[in-house]
Parts: sequence; structure tokens; C-alpha cells
Amino acid sequence: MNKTLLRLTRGLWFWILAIAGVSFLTLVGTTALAEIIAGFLGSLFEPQEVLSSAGSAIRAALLVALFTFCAQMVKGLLEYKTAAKARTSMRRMIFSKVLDLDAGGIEKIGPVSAITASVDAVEQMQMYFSTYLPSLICSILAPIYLFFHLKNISMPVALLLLVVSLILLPVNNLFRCRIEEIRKGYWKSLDDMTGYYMDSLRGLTTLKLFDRDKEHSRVLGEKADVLNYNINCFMKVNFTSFLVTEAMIYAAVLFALVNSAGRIADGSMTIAQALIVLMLSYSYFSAAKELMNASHSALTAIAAAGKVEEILDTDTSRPYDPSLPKDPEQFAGIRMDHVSYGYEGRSRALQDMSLTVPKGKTVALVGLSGCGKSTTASLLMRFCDPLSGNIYIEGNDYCSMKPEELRKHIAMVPQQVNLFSGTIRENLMLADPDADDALLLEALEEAGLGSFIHSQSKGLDSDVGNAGSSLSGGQRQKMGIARALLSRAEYMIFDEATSSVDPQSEKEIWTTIGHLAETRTLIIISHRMSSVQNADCIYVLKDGMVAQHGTHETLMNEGGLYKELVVRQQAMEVAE
Ligand SMILES: Nc1ncnc2c1ncn2[C@@H]1O[C@H](COP(=O)(O)OP(=O)(O)OP(=O)(O)O)[C@@H](O)[C@H]1O
Repeated sequence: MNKTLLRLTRGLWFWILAIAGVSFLTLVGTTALAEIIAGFLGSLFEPQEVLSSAGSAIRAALLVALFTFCAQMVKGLLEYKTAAKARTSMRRMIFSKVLDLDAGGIEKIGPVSAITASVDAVEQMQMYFSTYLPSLICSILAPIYLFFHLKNISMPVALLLLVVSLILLPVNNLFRCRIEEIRKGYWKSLDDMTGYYMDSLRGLTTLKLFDRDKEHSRVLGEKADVLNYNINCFMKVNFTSFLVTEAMIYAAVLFALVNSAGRIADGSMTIAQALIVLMLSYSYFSAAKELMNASHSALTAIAAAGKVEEILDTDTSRPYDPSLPKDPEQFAGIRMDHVSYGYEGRSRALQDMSLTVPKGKTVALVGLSGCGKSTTASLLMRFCDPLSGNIYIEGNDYCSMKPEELRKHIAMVPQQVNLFSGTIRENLMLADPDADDALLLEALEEAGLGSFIHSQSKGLDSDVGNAGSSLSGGQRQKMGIARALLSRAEYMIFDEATSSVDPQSEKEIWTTIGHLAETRTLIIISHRMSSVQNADCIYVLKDGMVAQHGTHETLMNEGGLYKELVVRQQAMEVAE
């Protein structure tokens, strides 16, 4: 059984057994009712007994029917509760795992998978616990119970029905295996289509801009066709499995009918007994049929659980060993020592990189696109860990600190600051849940949003709109700076923090960064060479390695890549 399902089943055994128990009671009730009705109908053929037995038969039948009805109600309630419990535990497991993931991990599993797993997969899996497992228990107990009821009336019929009802399950299993394969294709095509659909929706403006929306709509149609094909295959195999199993059931019931008719004719069976045989013979299969219906949901659940398992199995543990040796150089700041890093299946993004960020100074990283600047930032934020080499912060190895502990010392303002629907206050308090208004206003002031916040009638309680849509690009970036300031981190990384803002906002943000440089340690990644000229040290990266480093003046005198970049940019600015 799938590991995830097994883990969840352990916590739900009580509920699963309770549903199976109540289902069994329903079967006991149905059997009793069948016997009462058969007994009464049988007595119609013996008129002298009709009147005396009618009253008590009706009373007993009503009682049993009421009991069965109540048991069905309780079963429904238990199923609902079990499904709800399963849903809650599964979502809790998935959410806590997803929240544990760092940027690299989320990229690895894919945001679409995380969404389909926590929405669709959970819906599919709940049936496994509320319906499939209880039906599985009942499908074994029910035929055995009925066998003992019928064996004294007709041993061959009781035995045949028992055997057929028990072999129905393996036959059904054969179809299930084929369906499972189709299911995998179904999930893949569903993911594929959903991912493409979400991408197209997100980039609809761009697609329209380049007149590519029709092309995307065509590809989306093709992906929908693949999904439909998988659904059709599933329906075909499902239908065949239904035909085969129904044929087995009807053949067995027909045998019971013919056998009973023959025995009535030769006088070895009463009409009441024959009626019991007929009524109960179908009950033999009701649990198995319920199981077969549920087994299709179980298949979906197993496939879905596979998806969930991929997420739950993602390794979120990070190397952590407080006893790691200290920095042999005891550098006062951050030091990357011969660090290499590579993304899965790709050549090395960083190769034997060494750099230092002295405390209180400003260090810049520049270089052509793809040279490894953002990867360096990710390593410095501990979104990922070096494959070899070490990073030290104020003498301590990065891996001797937990990521959350480390991030008290180092904050980052990314290219695109993420804001959440809600107020300015709520968005800022992500960085410091205990911050009071004075602290929040001070951070906003320092980030260059002072006049903006004072112009808002609701002040800190102003709404930022969906994902910060009520703010301009520049204001969103400044909110990111305010958030980083509130984290009180000594070290701050600005990764192309002005790449998506207008020139006026860019100027304001660089002024803010200039002020921050007076009191903090900054690591600035920027493609705009003019903005890093004042840095205490500039590292020029090329193909994941440090090609040059020094101040603007030394690098200009030295010539090489840095000078090339500066000259090229100046030429572009003149051309503009
Ligand atoms: N998530 C990823 N998966 C695989 N490869 C990646 C990933 N991110 C970056 N890379 C690769 O690693 C190398 C370094 O990328 P990185 O983003 O660090 O460069 P960069 O200098 O920041 O580029 P840019 O200036 O364009 O942002 C590139 O070859 C890039 O293709």
C-alpha cells in the first residue's frame, strides 16, 4: 500500500472499523428483513397460517426496516466524518510540507503540482478511507456471514455464491491494474493542461501583445484532447470491467434460481426457503459491488496519493550541525570559501567561488546574464546549500545555523517583491509580528515611503489590493525594503531590486539604498553599472566564477570584462 495512505490510515482505523461495523449491521438487518418477508410470502401458500403470521411479520419487518434505516443514516454520518478527518489530516500534511520548502524545493515540485495535490488529490483520497477500506472489510465478512445463513438451505448455492463473490475481487483487481496505468496518464495530462492554462492566463497580456493567444489556445486544445483521450480509455476499461463482473454475478444468481426451482419441484425446498435464497443471493454481492465502485475511487486515490507522496517525500531537511568548525580566518562579515553549486541536471552554475563581504561595507555583484549572481544570492540566503565549499557569517559556518536563525542576520529584497492581499500593516508585520506603529512608520520612512503613507487616509490600514495591485511597482519594491528593514538584519541583499520600476522610482530606491549603506552591510546585484560604482568592492562574475574584483577605479584601470560592461552600458545610455 502507498506510504501516504498507510500513514493516514493509521490515524483513521477507529472510524474505518466503525463504518465497516455499521455496514455489517445493515447487512444483518437486510438479511433479517429478507427472512421475515420470505417467511410471510411463503405462508401465503398455506392459508391457515396467513392471518396469525401477518401481524407479527409486519411488526417485525417494520422494526427491522427502522433499524436498517438508522444504521444507514449512522453509516452516512460516519463516512462524512471520516472523509472530513482524512481531508483535514492530508491538507495539514501537505501544507506543512509545502511551507517547509525553500524556494528551490517549490521549484522542484512545481507550484501546479502543489495546488493539484492539495485540492484535487485530497478530494480523491478521502473516498479511500470513507468508502473503500470499510467496503473491503465488509466484502470479506458479508459473503461468509451469508454463507452460514444459506448453507442449511442449499449448500451448493451457498458455496457457489461464496466462491463467486470472493473471486470477483481478484478479477476486478486485474482491471484495476490497467486502470491504474491509465490514471497515471490522466494525472500527467491534467497537470500538463492545468500548468499550461495557468501560464497562459498569467501571461495573457503578453500573448495578446505578440498575437500569440490563438496559438496558445490551439496548444491548450491539443492538451485538452490528450486529457479527453485518457478519460475515454479509462471509461472503456471501466465499462468492460463492469460488464465482466455483472455477468459473473448474474450467472451465479441464475444458478441459484434454477437450483431452487428444481428443488421446489422435487419437494426438497419450500417456497419460503427458495425466496430466502433468491433475496440473499443478490445480497452476497452487494458488499463486493460497493467495493468495486469504491475501488475506482481507490485507484484514483492511490494515483493521487502517489502525487502527494512526491511532495511529502521532498527532502526539506537542511544540513545542520552546530558543532561545525568555525571560520579559520575569523572573518568579520560573510565569506564564501571555494563554493560550487549546480542545479539538478545542469552544469555548474557556480564554480569554486570565493568572495568576502566585510561587515559595514557595500559589495556589488555584476556580470552578464546567467553568470551566477542570483545563484550567489540564493546561497547567501540559504535557499540552497553549496555542493562543495563553505560559507561563513561572522566566523560561523552557515550549516551550523538553521536557515530561520541565519535569516535573522541576512535579508533580501528580490526583483519582484511579493505582497499579499491585506493592509500595509499586515504585509509589513510578516517581517516582525511584534512591531508597533512607530516601528512600522519608521521602516516605511527609511524605505522612502514616508510621504506616501502620510497621504493615505487609512495610513497603515490602507489596503494594498490583490497581490499589492493598488501599489505602483516602485512602491511595492519599497515595501520590500521596509520589510527587510523590519527584520533588523545586519546584512541586506538587493537582487536587481530596481529592474521592474520606472526611472523616477529607480532613482528614489537608489537614494534609499545609498542611505542604508551608511548603517548596514549591503550586497547589491545590479545590471546598471552606474549604480554600483560607489561600492567598496565589486565582484565581476563570469560563467559562475569570479573574473575580477576591486573598486570601480581599480577595475577601470585594470580593463577587462568590468570595463567592457561599463563602456557598453554608457554607449547604450547615450544611444537612448
Ligand atoms: N532554477 C534553475 N534551474 C536550473 N538552472 C538554473 C536555475 N536558475 C538558474 N539556473 C542556471 O544557473 C546559471 C546561473 O543563473 P543565475 O540566475 O544565477 O544568473 P544571473 O547572473 O543571476 O542571471 P540574470 O542576470 O539573468 O538574472 C544560469 O546558467 C541559469 O540558466
